[in-house]
Amino acid sequence: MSGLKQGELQLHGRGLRCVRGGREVFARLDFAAASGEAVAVVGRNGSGKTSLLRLIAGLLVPAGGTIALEGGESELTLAEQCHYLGHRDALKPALSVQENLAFWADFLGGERLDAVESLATVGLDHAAYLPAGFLSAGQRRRLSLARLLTVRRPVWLLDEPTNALDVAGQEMFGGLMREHLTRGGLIIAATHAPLGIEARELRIGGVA
Ligand SMILES: Nc1ncnc2c1ncn2[C@@H]1O[C@H](COP(=O)(O)OP(=O)(O)OP(=O)(O)O)[C@@H](O)[C@H]1O
Repeated sequence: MSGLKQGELQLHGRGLRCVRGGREVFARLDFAAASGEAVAVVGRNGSGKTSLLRLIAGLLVPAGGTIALEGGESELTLAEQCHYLGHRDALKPALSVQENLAFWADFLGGERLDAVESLATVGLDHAAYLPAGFLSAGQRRRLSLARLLTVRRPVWLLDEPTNALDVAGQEMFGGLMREHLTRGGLIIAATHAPLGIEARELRIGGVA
């Protein structure tokens, strides 16, 4: 018995060990996050923040330990319930803003929300037909954030999500994160900057 309420999620990692290029990055790492919670993963450069997000997203295999999501959709894997937003925006420069979003919606599958509405929310509705290659760094980040809205997934794994966002963009993103948490989602974000919402700190590798 997990003791979770209906619709409640609990993500946890226990005794995680990460090895990259034959070198141990971290070991004996524990973490937990439940519905409505945000965790800010902090630590010096190279301490393994991105690696931890990639382990949770199923993009890397742990050298030890376990990661599990309790209370999610039983027929879906953890990876299928995660959005992983890397620090480099994964966009196709020759496709328009709207086509990039449609590509991601097709690729990720599941219930799809209105792309026009998602673009308006992140302030990119005026650029829907512009090739993504023409976007500024902050606009590229905003387009990546629109992906979080177009396909709903409960676990957001965000790598330096506020990079390149202006003050208004950071406020908009703070609102999106708060709404996601209110809906019962959870967030794990690797960050060197304040996340802009209340978050529990998970420090990797000692003081930066
Ligand atoms: N593909 C790879 N092959 C080998 N080693 C790697 C690879 N990717 C990352 N590493 C190493 O793993 C370690 C952790 O990297 P990671 O990107 O997870 O750190 P980080 O805490 O996110 O760093 P930063 O704050 O600089 O973004 C670093 O020493 C890095 O060089």
